[in-house]
Amino acid sequence: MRRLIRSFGFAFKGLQYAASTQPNFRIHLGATVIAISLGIALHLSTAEWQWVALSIALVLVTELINTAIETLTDLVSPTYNIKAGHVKDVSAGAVVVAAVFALITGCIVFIPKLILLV
Ligand SMILES: Nc1ncnc2c1ncn2[C@@H]1O[C@H](COP(=O)(O)OP(=O)(O)OP(=O)(O)O)[C@@H](O)[C@H]1O
Repeated sequence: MRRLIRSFGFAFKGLQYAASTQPNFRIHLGATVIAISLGIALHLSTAEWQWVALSIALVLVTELINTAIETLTDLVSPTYNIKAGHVKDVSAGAVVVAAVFALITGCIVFIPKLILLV
């Protein structure tokens, strides 16, 4: 049990590191708060919440993995190396794919409900 709590502590340190060093991660956290608030206000169904939750998790997870990959790349290749550049670019590409998925999901779930309001 103590080991489990210690592991959660390390994971929380990782989240804190990402939040304090990565402006993009903070933007995604802000978007998460907005999406959840909007979801509550618009009374999303269970299925709609599942899509929104999946989108949020996908974006935050890819952003965290991207941060880890960037940090590791800087560690193993502090000087210019074309492959280090590719590693960072591909990793950033994963975040873009997740963000586009989240944007499309957000449009599908929220726009019809917002239109009904006006
Ligand atoms: N060591 C390196 N060798 C070659 N190209 C690099 C290297 N480090 C960075 N690059 C190139 O510069 C780009 C930006 O790198 P950087 O480390 O600033 O990442 P970033 O996406 O700006 O990170 P952050 O999300 O922290 O702002 C990379 O995507 C890559 O194309």
